[in-house]
Amino acid sequence: MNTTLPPPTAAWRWIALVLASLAMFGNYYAYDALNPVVDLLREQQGLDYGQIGQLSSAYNVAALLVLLAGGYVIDRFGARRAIVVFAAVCVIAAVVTAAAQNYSSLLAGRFLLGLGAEPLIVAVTAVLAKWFKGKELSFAFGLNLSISRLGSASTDWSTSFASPLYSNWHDPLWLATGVMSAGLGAAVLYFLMEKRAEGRFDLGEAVQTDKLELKNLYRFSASYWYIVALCVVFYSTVFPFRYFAIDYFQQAHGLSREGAGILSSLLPFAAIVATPIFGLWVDRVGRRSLFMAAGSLVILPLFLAVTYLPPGPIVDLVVPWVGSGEIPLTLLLSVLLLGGVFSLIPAVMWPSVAYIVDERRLGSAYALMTFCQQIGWLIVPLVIGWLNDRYLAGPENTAGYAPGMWVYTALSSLGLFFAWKLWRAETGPGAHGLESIRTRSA
Ligand SMILES: NCCCC[C@H](N)C(=O)NCC(=O)O
Repeated sequence: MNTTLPPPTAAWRWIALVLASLAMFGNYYAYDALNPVVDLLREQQGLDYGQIGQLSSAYNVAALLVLLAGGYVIDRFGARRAIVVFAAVCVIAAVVTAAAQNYSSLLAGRFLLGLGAEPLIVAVTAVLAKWFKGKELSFAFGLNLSISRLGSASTDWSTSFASPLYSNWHDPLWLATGVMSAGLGAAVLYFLMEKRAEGRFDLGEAVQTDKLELKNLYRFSASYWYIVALCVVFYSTVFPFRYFAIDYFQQAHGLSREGAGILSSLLPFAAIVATPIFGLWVDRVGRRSLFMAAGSLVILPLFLAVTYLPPGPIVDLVVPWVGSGEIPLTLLLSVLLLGGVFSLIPAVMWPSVAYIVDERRLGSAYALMTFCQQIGWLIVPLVIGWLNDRYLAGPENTAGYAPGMWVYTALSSLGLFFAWKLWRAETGPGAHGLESIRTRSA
């Protein structure tokens, strides 16, 4: 560390945040780009739901492999090089997916994306920690996640603003390649700006990235494992639901692609708005495990509501500068509530780990949590795809989608169970303060 240099100015810190977040925007856009073309992959490429599920899981298989080594690679070569390398892998993955002529190439593209996208998230986290440690770190993380989720929402909105591309499944994926290439451009700009900053500012010691250390796992407390279990079931419900959602809204509820895209976008969009608000609220009042239990309770009936409740009146939902879609009120309310939970649980769950785990082991605690998350998120799309095929789900047999919805409901019940166990642990002897610690005055 060169102590004769001044710390970076706010302008440099925010430019670093914007560039790193643009790389994440591309990352999330490219990941979600498959969601609006599920129906086209089935019709034009002849894939069944089982194969669609496997395309999702290929990403997680790669992520599991690379998460074991990613942290070490980033520490060895530095986060600024890692951002460029992993963003470049994402661009290659996007090209392979968009150009694919058969199922194996699609699988290869999604596998490659897992190799690039998940360690890119780890590298961006390390970059933010480097620039914002001791400053507005939580706010910077929150803003970064919001810009990433805007990438997810933009993919859904592309069904409206880029509707002519959806005559075939390749063109929307080429658009995703373009967006990810812009993300790579932002990563390169970040690399150059950090190089320039090096001689002018004291950027501190290199920050150690989150690494999976398999030794001493037994030393984590029961509360930590309840949070990990909740994380696994929560993300293995929400991410696979999102993956199949646009096709599901089209086939089971007769929505147009544009309407289905706008409806699906409400999930990440609600999270952009509400996640920071929930974060601030919980900092004021504590009660973290109660909030997680409340979120798990709210999510529980939603999948059955969209399956069995009558559609209700049709609402014409307009998203300025994007487009509009006609959406049944029951679906709209259910997805908005799901969006609320998608904001609440991540806003409370990830920071809660820091109260439970010793600071020196926080990196491995997060790495282990992400690793377990990938396992659940790998399995569920395979199950949903298999069930949709097994029960011949389609517009002529909308009841065929119901078994998948019961799987999401069963997972949500498990989530409620783990959140309740956590709440019990945190309101008894040996609690870690999840219920009581307030970091802002009420
Ligand atoms: N394209 C979304 C993948 C995000 C995976 C990442 N490991 C994660 O869980 N991020 C937290 C989140 O809530 O998005």
